[in-house]
Amino acid sequence: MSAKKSNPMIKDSIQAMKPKKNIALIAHDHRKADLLDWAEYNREHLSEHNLFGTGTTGSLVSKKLDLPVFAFKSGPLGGDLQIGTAIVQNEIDVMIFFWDPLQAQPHDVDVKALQRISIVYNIPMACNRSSADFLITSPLMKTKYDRFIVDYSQRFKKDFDAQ
Ligand SMILES: O=C(CO)COP(=O)(O)O
Repeated sequence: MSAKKSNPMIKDSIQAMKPKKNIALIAHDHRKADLLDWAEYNREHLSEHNLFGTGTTGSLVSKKLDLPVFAFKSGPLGGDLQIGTAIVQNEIDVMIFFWDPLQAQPHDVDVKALQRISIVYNIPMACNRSSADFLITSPLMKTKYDRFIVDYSQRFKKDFDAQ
């Protein structure tokens, strides 16, 4: 299954996502209660996948759901960057990130880097509860899916050639 429109001008690459997904769960402090409540409600769906998280979120979700969650470092200590790296290395398929719309974070640049890299690698991402509900219940969560990644090198080349 894939959502690719064929355009011979674009040389994309494909990342094959397995039926069992690697899901990253992240929440800023004021959004943690919401994420934990959402995770509890969707425990059955989440239990079918491999779970990852930033330090505090990951351990809270693990405790609440009684499921294994691989916890990276805490967000302010580099956890967002570790998850960004995992996305680049094709080790994370899906991201649920309840970020705080009302408060700047000391590590805002890391948060922005993670959000940016998720777009670059075309990761399905939900940042609020209704989007997370739609995402976790999608039939694509249970099937193979070919995720297309735009080949941005063509654009770099054009920018460079124009100089
Ligand atoms: O700050 C975060 C994401 O930017 C979340 O980190 P924690 O899960 O360690 O609180």
